[in-house]
Order: sequence, then structure tokens, then C-alpha cells
Amino acid sequence: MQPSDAPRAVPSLGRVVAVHGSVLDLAFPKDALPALLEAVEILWDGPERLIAEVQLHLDPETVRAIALQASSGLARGVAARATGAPLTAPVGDAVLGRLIDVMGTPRDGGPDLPADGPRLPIHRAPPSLSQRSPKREPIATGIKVIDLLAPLARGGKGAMFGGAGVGKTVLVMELIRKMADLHSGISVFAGIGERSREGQELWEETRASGVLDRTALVFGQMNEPPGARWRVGLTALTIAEHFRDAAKRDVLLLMDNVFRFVQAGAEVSGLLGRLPSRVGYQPTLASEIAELEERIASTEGAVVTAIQAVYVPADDFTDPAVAELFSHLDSSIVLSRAMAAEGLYPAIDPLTSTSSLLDPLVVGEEHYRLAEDVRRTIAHYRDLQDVIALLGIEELSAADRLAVKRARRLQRFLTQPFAVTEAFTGHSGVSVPLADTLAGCRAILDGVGDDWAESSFFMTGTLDQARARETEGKRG
Ligand SMILES: Nc1ncnc2c1ncn2[C@@H]1O[C@H](COP(=O)(O)OP(=O)(O)OP(=O)(O)O)[C@@H](O)[C@H]1O
Repeated sequence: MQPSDAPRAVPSLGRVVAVHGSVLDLAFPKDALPALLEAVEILWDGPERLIAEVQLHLDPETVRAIALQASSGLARGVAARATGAPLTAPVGDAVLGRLIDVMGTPRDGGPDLPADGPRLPIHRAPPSLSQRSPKREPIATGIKVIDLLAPLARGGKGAMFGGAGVGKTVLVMELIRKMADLHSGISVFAGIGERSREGQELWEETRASGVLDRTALVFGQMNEPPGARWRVGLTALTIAEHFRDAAKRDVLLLMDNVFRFVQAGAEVSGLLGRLPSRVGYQPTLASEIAELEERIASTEGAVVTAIQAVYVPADDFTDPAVAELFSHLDSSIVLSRAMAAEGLYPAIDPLTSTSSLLDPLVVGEEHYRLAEDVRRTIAHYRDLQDVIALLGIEELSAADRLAVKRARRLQRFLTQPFAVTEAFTGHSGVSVPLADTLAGCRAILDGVGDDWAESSFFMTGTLDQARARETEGKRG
């Protein structure tokens, strides 16, 4: 939905005629009804400035709007002023090193942003097809399983999918650390509907990585009204687009958690009185997701690389919101509860995680074949798991036993200690160059570690480190 631009008398003053939680009905003079998506300021004496965004025209004199801040205590009859413009976000250098909310108000306890600084509307059309750059090249993150099986694309979109507590946030934080070295551009972080504690951790993490001065953090957390959680992603995107278009700087856009954006949209839809669609989601699910995802685009001048975390409700990957998000991505990293339960972190499922870059023309024939071989070996082991549980491994053929042995070693080799979990795992974080990841997996498939203890591969970096651990283990 784009803002309509029908001419009308401004400024127009109206009043609140009904309040249903975050949804406000506002009456205006007949010839001065605010447009759809226009921002309306409620002139109340509440704790903070209250802005609402027009969503529906109910009749020639009444609009229904969604509040972006808490509206409790708001009474009927309070005056409202149509601003004549959509919501805007502050853009440019002023937001770097700052933590702001959906409206661009600083939440880090620091000074206000300059009042005359540049601002842009948060609703914009995505770049046209001819302005987009189709170039995608893999980024080596140093995380073995990602680089091997689901490479992330520079200038592309990647997402981490997982149920509650399987490690999405840890993975996002680790990627921020790794990207601090790999990415010299601007980072924009959108914290959507997650816990405030996680926002705090992220702020600390960004500071610790030394990238705060080129990072903007935009938060609409769990405790904020649905309007704020619904629009905060667009605020972050507007900031990212400005750096891409005006400053021609590469942008790393991180979003945690896109599912909360969908959920906020569902809450808004219900509050506006729309009938729910499949599984209770809003009828506009696909278009809302597309509105957000299609704007994450790279142009010829500069690229936007997006990394998103997606919560999967009840571990159900057929959930309509999750299924819809999948279709917008270049790389999908799927986190598995079974692997997390076994302590195989990062719990990235090697069989269901994919990337459009895993193509011989992009990563090369050798990498592609190796990834296929690793997948095949692990898939074969999974097929045999029921038989092993029932009859024991001794009942398998010699060839199957060998495959199981290698698959288990590969699974362990693909685990890796993270820098952000050092404090509670006791292992210091490692980064593995792609060539070492490929060489290690090839060697395991060729049987190099057949006689080594499985534990030698667990939470290591390169194969040489696993070998060193094996030798140490034997000596000890
Ligand atoms: N790479 C890892 N190494 C060690 N432990 C990990 C790792 N990843 C996750 N964990 C463990 O799993 C826990 C949950 O991880 P995290 O908070 O990232 O999950 P989440 O998927 O973001 O959860 P939620 O949906 O609740 O936000 C961590 O506190 C940690 O104990």
C-alpha cells in the first residue's frame, strides 16, 4: 500500500472518537480526511508523544489508525492533528552509534538527534528491476557448516529459521562478530519484537566488536505496542536504503526477528477488524512480507546484505508465515532441535539448509560435489538410524557401518565453538577458512579420521586441530 496523495486542506484538526487498545478512530472535517498511511499526532498530555498511522477510511469523516506508542489513558474527545505526511525515520550519519525506536527517538540515554537532520518516509517502493544488481558472490563467514552447505551471499538475503531456543540469536551475534572483520560498510540492526534483554546484549556485543560507530540499532521490542513492532523493520530499512542510495555504502542489515513482524501485522489486522485467514494470520500476509523483503535490494552502486532470524512457531516449517518467508531468500539456514538436543552446535541442519549459491557455476565444481557428498553421507546415516536403534549397529553391512562412522565424524566436524559463547562453553571461538573446511570434509569422507575418536572432531576448527586433539588424547 502506497500513501495516497489526494489534495486536501492542511493542517487538519480532528478528535479521537473511539479507543480500542492500540486502535484509534479519529473524526476529521469532511474535506480534510487524512490519507491512508498518513501520520496523525494525538495532542494529549500523556507520558510521551503519541503518533498513529491511518489504516482505514471508515466513512467520509472517520479514519481508523494504529498507535505507535502506548495509548493507555487516552480519552475520547482529545484533539488529533493530521501531519500531511507519512511516518518518517531519521537517516544519515546522525543515527550511527545510536539506538533508536520506530519513530527515530533515541533510546540509549544519549542526546536527541539534530532536529533539522534528514528524515525520509518509511514507506517507499522497492528499486525497479532495472536498478537492481543481480550480482551475488559467496561470503566466507568462517562458520564451517554455513560456508560448506548454505553459503551466504554478499548482496543477498539469508535467514536462520528455528523454533524457540535452538540458537538463532547466538548465531546472529556470532555473525555480527565475524562480519565486523569481513564487512567494512554500515550495519543496521532491526530488533523486532524480541526481549529487551537481548537488545541490551546486542548493544554490548556491537560495542565489544568495535563497530558501534558504523552501526545503527533500531528497536521495537516485545513490550511495545503492535504498531511499533510492525513498522520498526521499515524504519531500519529506510536507514539502510539511505546509506545505499545517498552515500553508496554497502550495508549489512540484520533483523531479529522477522516472524515478530508478521505476528505484529496479524495483531494489527485483528485490531482493525479484518477477518483472519489461514492459521489465523492476516489476509494480507504475503503482501506484507513482500513489502518488507522486496525492499531489501542491492543496486549497482552499493549492496545490501541481509541476515534475518525467523522464529518457527511450534517447530512447524509448514507454518504459512515461515513458508512465505522461505520464498524470498537466497540462503536458508535451518536450525534443528534434535541437533541442539545432542549439543551439536551450531545446530544447523545439513540436509534442509540450502543456498542458491550452492551451484557449480558459483562455488565451483569441487565445493559443489563435496557438499553433495557430505549431504548424501549424513542422509544415509539418518535413514539407518531407526535400524540401528532397533537392531544395533552390528547388524549393518560393513559398507553401511563405514558410512555411519564417517557421517558421525562429519556431523561432529561441522560443530564449531563460537566466540560469543566462550563464557559458558569454555571453548574459545574459532573461524575456519573455506579451504580448510573443504579439505577437512574431503579427508573425513576419504576415511582419514576413521580410527580417530569421535570426540576429537567435536567443537574443533580445522582437521589439523582435530588431529592434534586425537594425538593428545592417545598420549593422555
Ligand atoms: N553455538 C552455540 N554453542 C553453545 N550453545 C549454544 C549455541 N547456540 C545456542 N546455544 C544454547 O542455546 C541457548 C538458546 O540460544 P538462543 O537464545 O540463540 O536461541 P533462540 O533460538 O534465539 O531462542 P528464542 O527463540 O528463545 O529467542 C543459548 O542460551 C545457549 O545455551
